[in-house]
Amino acid sequence: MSMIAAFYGSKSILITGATGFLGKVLMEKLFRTSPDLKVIYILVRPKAGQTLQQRVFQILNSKLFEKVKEVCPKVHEKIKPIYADLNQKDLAISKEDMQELLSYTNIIFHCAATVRFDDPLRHAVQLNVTATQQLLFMASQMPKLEAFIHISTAYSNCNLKHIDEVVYPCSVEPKKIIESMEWLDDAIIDEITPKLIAGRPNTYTYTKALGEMLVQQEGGNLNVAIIRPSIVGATWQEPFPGWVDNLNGPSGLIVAAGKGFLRSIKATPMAVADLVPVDTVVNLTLAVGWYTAVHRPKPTLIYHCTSGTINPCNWGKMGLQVLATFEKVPFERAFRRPNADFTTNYFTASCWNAVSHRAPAIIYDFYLRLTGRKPRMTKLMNRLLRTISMLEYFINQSWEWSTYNTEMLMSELSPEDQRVFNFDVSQLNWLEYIENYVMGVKKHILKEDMAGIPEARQHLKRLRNIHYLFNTALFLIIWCLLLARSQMARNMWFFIVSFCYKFISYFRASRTLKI
Ligand SMILES: CCCCCCCCCCCCCCCCCCCCCC(=O)SCCNC(=O)CCNC(=O)[C@H](O)C(C)(C)COP(=O)(O)OP(=O)(O)OC[C@H]1O[C@@H](n2cnc3c(N)ncnc32)[C@H](O)[C@@H]1OP(=O)(O)O
Ligand SMILES: NC(=O)C1=CN([C@@H]2O[C@H](COP(=O)(O)OP(=O)(O)OC[C@H]3O[C@@H](n4cnc5c(N)ncnc54)[C@H](OP(=O)(O)O)[C@@H]3O)[C@@H](O)[C@H]2O)C=CC1
Repeated sequence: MSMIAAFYGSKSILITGATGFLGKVLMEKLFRTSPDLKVIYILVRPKAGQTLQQRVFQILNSKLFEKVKEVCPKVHEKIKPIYADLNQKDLAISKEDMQELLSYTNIIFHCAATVRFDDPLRHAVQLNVTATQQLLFMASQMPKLEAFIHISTAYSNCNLKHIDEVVYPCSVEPKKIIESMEWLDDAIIDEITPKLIAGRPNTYTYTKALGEMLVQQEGGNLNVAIIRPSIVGATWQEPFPGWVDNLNGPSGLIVAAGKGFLRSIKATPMAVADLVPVDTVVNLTLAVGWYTAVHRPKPTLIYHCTSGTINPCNWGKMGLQVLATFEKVPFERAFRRPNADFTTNYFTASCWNAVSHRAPAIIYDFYLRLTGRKPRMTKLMNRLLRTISMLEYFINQSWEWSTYNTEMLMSELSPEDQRVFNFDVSQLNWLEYIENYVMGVKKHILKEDMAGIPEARQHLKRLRNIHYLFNTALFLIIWCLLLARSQMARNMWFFIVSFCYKFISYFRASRTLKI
């Protein structure tokens, strides 16, 4: 029997961000390995017109939870959605709900955050710093709390090349940043943001670093741990390979490349693609929750959940495997045949963006207007290029994260726990993982059935023929324009024609003689 699974049995657990990518997989694993846990409280907000119950219902009825329903038929009774909004003071949790959380919670997994790279600093601070402070304040009033696990990111200190499992202090105290957001107006905040985040690419990585510092400062007597995952990708093994449900990180670019929108991206092929499967992150998170509660390590331990130093993959290898998988498992209704490449300098990237991204979008919108339809490709392409410009920072350089604490934790696990809560990425086969990832994007994000692959192949064949036709027509137009304007082109044309004529005559003559 797994000690970690037994530990979570009969526990009351609070998960923030449970409706997110990581949170869903965390919840699924808990219910599947510790079906006799007492309750999982999840902080949920209404979204896209759905009530809390509807959101929970949708999650429990998703493919991700299919196995859970077998081992924990009463899962819907063990999950308790609690209305909360991290944008609000006191998280907008009602008095009754707050009373229940304070009285019964044994473990907190704080996953909720804004992961957008372009959030204004005020919004990112509210979600990634102030909300964390409020959660820590709640935790300090929980008599039964055994561990508080904070999910940060391996990129919180991406301004450094080598990152240890320690909290690096930010130039301004988190509390001062929180206070200043209350009285500074947006214009001033926009003005000082570049200076505050100095060295970091966006408000996301900066506010995650602030959040870590706050947890360390205000964790008080709590049993706290911090986990820093790198780029979280689709599931590796459980509950099944290739599950993913959002367009963050690689997933969005895989969609864009598979649909033929993305043809080139500025990246350093040899730079480390530090991906880590979401189920690996979850297994480490649950092991950390158990270890923190049972061994109560002081001071707060930080755990890196990365792959680059243990089992490195690079963007070139990943890109080639993604393209190879498109051959086997093409996406449906592609705009163009998937055929992307990495460029390594800005000038080439800008040329490719103009020729391969912006121009085709303008031509296609022109065709849509001609056929009486609303143009949309230019807008979509601009959004994609904006997304890529924000991701480029992460795919043109490598970082090195120490993994001492994570390796120490693995050595503390029994063989059964190492099997059930496996976070040993050295066992990961990247080619197989990336192939499953792309198939998962097709099945779970694009909702495309594998039975549609023959039709998708036919569509790509038609696109190839159109591509050849277009190139031939373009060549002939350019050649005719050249012939009309250039004596040299005419001379060359006549030379080619006469050479062909002589070759054919000679060929005919030699055939006649042979007979
Ligand atoms: C050989 C070549 C092979 C080629 C093959 C290529 C594959 C191999 C190469 C792979 C290299 C991977 C590099 C990963 C590096 C990740 C590093 C992360 C490091 C930190 C990780 C973390 O610690 S934290 C998680 C990361 N955090 C994000 O990763 C959020 C980013 N993102 C945003 O910060 C917002 O996305 C941003 C951008 C502001 C736009 O913001 P925006 O407002 O313009 O756009 P929105 O996000 O609102 O999305 C508007 C509509 O575009 C849809 N969409 C959203 N994203 C999309 C997307 N990527 N591609 C397409 N479509 C997308 C969406 O579904 C919406 O559709 P709709 O409007 O219908 O809802
Ligand atoms: N994905 C990745 O590559 C990485 C993620 N991480 C960290 O992992 C954690 C989870 O990330 P991930 O699952 O990918 O992110 P998601 O965007 O998928 O999930 C974010 C979660 O936070 C919740 N949330 C956001 N804003 C609010 C709000 N105002 N009120 C209540 N809840 C809110 C979301 O709720 P709702 O569904 O209602 O929007 C959602 O449940 C984050 O802390 C992130 O920094 C770290 C490294 C890499």
